[in-house]
Amino acid sequence: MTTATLNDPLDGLSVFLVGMMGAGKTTVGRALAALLDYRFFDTDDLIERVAGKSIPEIFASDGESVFRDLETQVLEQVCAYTRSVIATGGGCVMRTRNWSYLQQGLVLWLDVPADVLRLRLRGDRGRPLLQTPDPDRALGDLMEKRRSRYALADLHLSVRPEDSAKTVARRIVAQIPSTRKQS
Ligand SMILES: Nc1ncnc2c1ncn2[C@@H]1O[C@H](COP(=O)(O)OP(=O)(O)OP(=O)(O)O)[C@@H](O)[C@H]1O
Ligand SMILES: O=C(O)C1=C[C@@H](O)[C@@H](O)[C@H](O)C1
Ligand SMILES: [Mg+2]
Repeated sequence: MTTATLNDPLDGLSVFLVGMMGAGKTTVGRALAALLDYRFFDTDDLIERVAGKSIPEIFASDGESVFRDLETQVLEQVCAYTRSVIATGGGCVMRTRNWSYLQQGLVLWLDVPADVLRLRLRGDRGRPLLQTPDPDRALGDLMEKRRSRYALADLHLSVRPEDSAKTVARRIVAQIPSTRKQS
């Protein structure tokens, strides 16, 4: 048995967190990376660095399709890394090509009840798809369209409203042995 096998339940396999806006991919992802002693990447941050502007600015000046192309480009690059936790953007699951990159690692769906998401995102200005007269409805519509894609993940974690980000990260580590995906 190698040292990696002893210390790392994933034996180097990276983890991609998918799920709705506000599900905690960024927040839980950081906590999970710390627990696993993995690198942490956030595709939204990488997109902002590549573009040299914020996500709301990309949507406003270039449009969503340019944002989605950047997202695919960043996923293609980041999937080459092992021993990494990667927080993705909420919409990346909708492009079939992105799955060839996500499947380089363990894909984990953070499933958070809609009412919890709504509370977390109330008044948020950083998510362009929610800047509508009825953001709660926009969130519900997106969830409905995306649920079947999130369900393609290797691991489905139903997050309880009372779970802190650290608790969610610990629950993920506890569930890793139940997945048969190998590096
Ligand atoms: N388990 C949790 N308990 C309480 N608050 C949380 C939890 N996870 C995340 N949050 C809070 O919810 C908000 C959204 O979380 P976060 O930005 O991590 O979501 P995300 O899934 O990365 O969203 P996006 O797809 O838009 O990037 C933040 O204010 C964060 O602090
Ligand atoms: O759910 C989505 O489509 C998005 C989620 C965010 O992470 C960002 O990727 C962007 O705001 C789009
Ligand atoms: Mg995020």
